[in-house]
Amino acid sequence: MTTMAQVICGLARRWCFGALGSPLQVPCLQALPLHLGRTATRASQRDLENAVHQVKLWKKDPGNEVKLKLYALYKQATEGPCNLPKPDMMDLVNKAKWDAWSALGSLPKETARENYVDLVSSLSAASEPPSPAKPAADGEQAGGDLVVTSENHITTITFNRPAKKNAITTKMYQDIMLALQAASKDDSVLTVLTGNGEYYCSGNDLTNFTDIPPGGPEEKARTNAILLREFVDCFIDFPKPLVAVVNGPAVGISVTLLGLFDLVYASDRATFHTPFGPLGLSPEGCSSYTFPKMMGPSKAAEMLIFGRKLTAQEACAQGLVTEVFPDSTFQKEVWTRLRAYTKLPPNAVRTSREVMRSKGRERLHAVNAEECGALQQRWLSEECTSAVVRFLSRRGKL
Ligand SMILES: CCCCCCCCCC/C=C/CC(=O)SCCNC(=O)CCNC(=O)[C@H](O)C(C)(C)COP(=O)(O)OP(=O)(O)OC[C@H]1O[C@@H](n2cnc3c(N)ncnc32)[C@H](O)[C@@H]1OP(=O)(O)O
Repeated sequence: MTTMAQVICGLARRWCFGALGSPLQVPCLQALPLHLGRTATRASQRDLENAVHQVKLWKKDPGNEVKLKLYALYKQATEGPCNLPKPDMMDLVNKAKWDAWSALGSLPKETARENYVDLVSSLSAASEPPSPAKPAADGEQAGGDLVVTSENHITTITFNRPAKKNAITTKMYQDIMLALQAASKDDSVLTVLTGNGEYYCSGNDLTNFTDIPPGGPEEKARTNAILLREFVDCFIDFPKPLVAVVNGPAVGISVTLLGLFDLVYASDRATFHTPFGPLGLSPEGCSSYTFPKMMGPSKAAEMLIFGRKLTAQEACAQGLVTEVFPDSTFQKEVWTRLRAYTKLPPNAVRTSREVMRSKGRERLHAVNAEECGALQQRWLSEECTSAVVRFLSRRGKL
């Protein structure tokens, strides 16, 4: 039987090899290490050794948080659950290692091995971006589908694809990660996401599903799950207040991520729509946890399972939006407010933000991992591939 996944794979191959006569490049996939091509769903001992070797070749220090994650997963994968006595409180390094390992609880060795290999893969892929976005220097603008500016202690990341309602391409995901990385280190107090034109963002660009690598849809789904997890992790771990300036309708992942923002200011033209049901998808961006927490389980179910679209006022009543402004004065009022916030003592702002986020961080990472695992399966389902084919064929893209 031919599945829709095979149909879409076939179509994608036609496009890829079509007009140009050679395969179009998918840089983030090409940067992936060889072991991603393994066919087994479980990582083998050999995969683990390869991953360990790969870590040794990294030129850039991945930072303490990642190193702790890797340490913990490696210990769990090779020795099982931590049964060492807890180090002294003042023995900071060993205590941090012990904490990280113990936090894995009774995670099976095989899962830890798999997670280790996946983490190394995703970090290796991200460390070799095809064309790095320009970090935002003061007042500088990087053109293209994503514009990053930094002014008056506010770094602003703007979706800039108005003709496509600001749908997010694979490159935009990567550039957003780079922009967040840069913003976490620059002198800004606030980081803002907003959209150019009529829409805030129409979510994932549905053509992202069509450039199938040689390993087929399974490899694509697996790679996307790793990259999506890493993308959402960047929002979970971002150290400064994140503000969404929602200038118009928001769809899909641009809505779900809002649960990880500190402030969401919306124009009264904005709407909030997560059409996962019709698309054969399941929630991402930690919304399966943040939405029920903020609006209660049944309102969250209406949005995330049944795809009910909320107006800005409704979203505000549910706690997803902080405040709604008339569209005519939206930009002026919001930016005046944000500029006033940047005058607050930056270290206090950062500390308050950290103590608010730290309590839920581990939980958010676990939710993110679970959501990406579920989506990996969904992307391969006939329900999802049919929905994508429907969208693309209605717009004459097939
Ligand atoms: C680090 C790398 C990570 C990689 C990870 C990849 C995988 C991540 C997946 C994350 C999961 C996310 C879930 C979602 O976001 S689900 C939501 C997906 N979005 C949608 O379903 C919206 C689809 N679009 C629409 O329904 C409509 O276009 C609209 C937004 C309601 C607007 O309708 P309207 O009639 O006003 O306008 P048009 O339809 O004519 O649109 C104008 C042009 O824009 C194109 N368009 C719009 N949205 C998208 C989209 N999401 N993807 C691709 N293209 C889009 C549309 O085709 C028109 O183009 P055209 O002019 O060339 O025809």
